[in-house]
Amino acid sequence: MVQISKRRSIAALLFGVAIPVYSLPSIRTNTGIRPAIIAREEFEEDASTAIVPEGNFTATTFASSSADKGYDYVIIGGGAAGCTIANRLTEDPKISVLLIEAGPLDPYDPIIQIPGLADQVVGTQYDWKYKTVPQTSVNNRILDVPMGKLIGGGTALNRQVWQRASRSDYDAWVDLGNPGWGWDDLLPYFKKGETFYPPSPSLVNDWGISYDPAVHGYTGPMKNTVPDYQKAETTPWITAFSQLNIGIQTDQASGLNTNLFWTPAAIDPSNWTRQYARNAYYDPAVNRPNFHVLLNTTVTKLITTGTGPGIKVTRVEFATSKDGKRSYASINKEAILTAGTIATPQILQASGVGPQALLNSLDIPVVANLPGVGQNYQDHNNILSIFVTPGIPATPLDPVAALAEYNAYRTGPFTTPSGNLLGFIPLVTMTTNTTSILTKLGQQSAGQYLDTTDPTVVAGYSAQKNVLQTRLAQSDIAMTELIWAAPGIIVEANQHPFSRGSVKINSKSTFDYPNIDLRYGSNPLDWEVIADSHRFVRRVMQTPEMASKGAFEVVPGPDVSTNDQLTEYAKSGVSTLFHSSGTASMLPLDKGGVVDTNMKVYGFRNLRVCDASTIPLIPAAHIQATVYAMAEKAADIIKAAQ
Ligand SMILES: Cc1cc2nc3c(=O)[nH]c(=O)nc-3n(C[C@H](O)[C@H](O)[C@H](O)COP(=O)(O)OP(=O)(O)OC[C@H]3O[C@@H](n4cnc5c(N)ncnc54)[C@H](O)[C@@H]3O)c2cc1C
Repeated sequence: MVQISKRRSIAALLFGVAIPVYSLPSIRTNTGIRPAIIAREEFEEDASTAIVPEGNFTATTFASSSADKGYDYVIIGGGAAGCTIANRLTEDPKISVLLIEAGPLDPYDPIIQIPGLADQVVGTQYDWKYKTVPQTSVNNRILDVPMGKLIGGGTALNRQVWQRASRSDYDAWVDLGNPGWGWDDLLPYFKKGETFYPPSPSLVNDWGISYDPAVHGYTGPMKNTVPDYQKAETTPWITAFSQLNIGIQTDQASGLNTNLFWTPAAIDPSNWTRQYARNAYYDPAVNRPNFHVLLNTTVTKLITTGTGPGIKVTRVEFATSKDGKRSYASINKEAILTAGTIATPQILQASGVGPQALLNSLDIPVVANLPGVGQNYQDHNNILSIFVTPGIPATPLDPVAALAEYNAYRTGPFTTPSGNLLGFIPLVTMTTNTTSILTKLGQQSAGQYLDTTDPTVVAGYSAQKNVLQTRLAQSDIAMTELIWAAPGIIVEANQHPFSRGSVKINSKSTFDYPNIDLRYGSNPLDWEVIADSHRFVRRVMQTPEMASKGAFEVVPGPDVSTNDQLTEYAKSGVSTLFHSSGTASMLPLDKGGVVDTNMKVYGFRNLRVCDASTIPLIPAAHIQATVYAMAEKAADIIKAAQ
């Protein structure tokens, strides 16, 4: 079924120039040994011969054929979680699965495959291109919220950072009433989902990169490693931190995701291409006869019968256009919603599952009054600061030459999506104001800044505040992420925001975008944290190392110094770091939860949600590895429940 056509070279596609394809000079195995040269395949594939399963239907052929004999599981959304669960369930040939994905299957598009082009995918046809409603808390700005719309979802758009949060981040989920979802419970699934390739000898020699072999997996679908290509300009940043007595962790995957550390990228080191849910989980499963897929097909509604606590989803409704014919897939066992942090609450609400008042306002019959659907929206947001650093020359990048080198040898700057050295700084390291900030958090009434007055959601937020008050006072959990994006250009990202946003439908149609309200800084304490985070950056940039490089601040500039001034600066530029979470949280029902610890939606017999929307409290990490691990665990739960 798989047919690869040699259509165009990458360079021809991108720059209209032909660059010959040679062979890989080397690949790395997970033992770190570099074996013999192997030929490489072109990864381009003609869209007309793309990998599709035997049972791949268009919505039209599906509706007009006898295809719908009913599926054991209908999975809605083919992103990180959806592809993972589809793969694991169809391992059992007796289980039939239909996956419905609103977007296409990409034809191994080079902008997705080549790590060095990772930032090019946002804004293309693979992006939903969501926008927020005007954000009152940030000067009425309308913010972009990119999300993947293709098989692979956000994992096809992302910057490939492959990272776990700290033990404390996941143990906080247990504190909130989710036994079975702490660090020790998730670690086997982090391992199950990955094949980790240790750093090459040159990385060990040149950069001293270390790792803990015991915390990694070596046989799972998602390949990851630290790319060989690293830039000299990273060194002063490391030295500056060492002058503040902040060192480099042995391995960020060990449950201590703080200070500086080297983080792998989701990348296949045999050919230095992106690893995403499509090639890691979807492709290996795609030819199983028990796996059917609908592409370019939008789920519009869950058709249900009965009342709580025994509500049953009988069919899933879908269409290819807003006014197009509706078609249906019947469910023998369960519907599994994996449409991501925006579309999951949207589909639930459009199906009558959500806050009663919202559903009433749109004349949607209430199937289940679940006030938490669409609430508890959390995201890492970031600001940028710029320092001039005359003594740290930026490594020049010639994109045409870099692409040619990549295409010919799979070496050079395009083998890596971004830098791999990250700073995750605990609150207690970042500021002397920890006690003041956490005391103020404790003094706030829980409902004060929320987008709802529902007592269960308020109670859930109150519980989160309590957990954060305790855990953020420790040094084993991060508060701010600092990325040295280029010499002197620093991304500063709040990892534990106190603000909570929402997703609310404004029409009955899932083809219309919902109201997305990130509400960054709606809890003003977040601005204090951001201000102190920037003050910490100033400390780094004032170390003897940075002074010796002539570093001085230009944006926002040294005159921007009070909390009010720094807040105004942050409001003018804050944007997403792409980690939307929490809108269908795994929490107890009386804490505004939407799913229980088996990922079952409250009130339903056969509806589960598992994706970033079920994250109850956003962890301090880029979240894809967490979503994959949650989906691996959910798949086991679903299989065991059969
Ligand atoms: C630009 C960007 C950069 C990022 N960078 C990183 C990074 O470097 N490292 C990291 O760890 N994380 C990163 N992330 C986050 C990570 O990719 C996401 O958290 C992850 O993909 C979420 O997985 P998910 O399964 O919840 O949803 P998704 O992966 O978003 O999948 C949801 C799927 O559901 C489909 N869908 C939606 N609505 C419907 C519908 N009505 N019918 C049918 N299908 C539907 C969507 O098209 C999509 O394919 C980034 C994300 C983005 C967008």
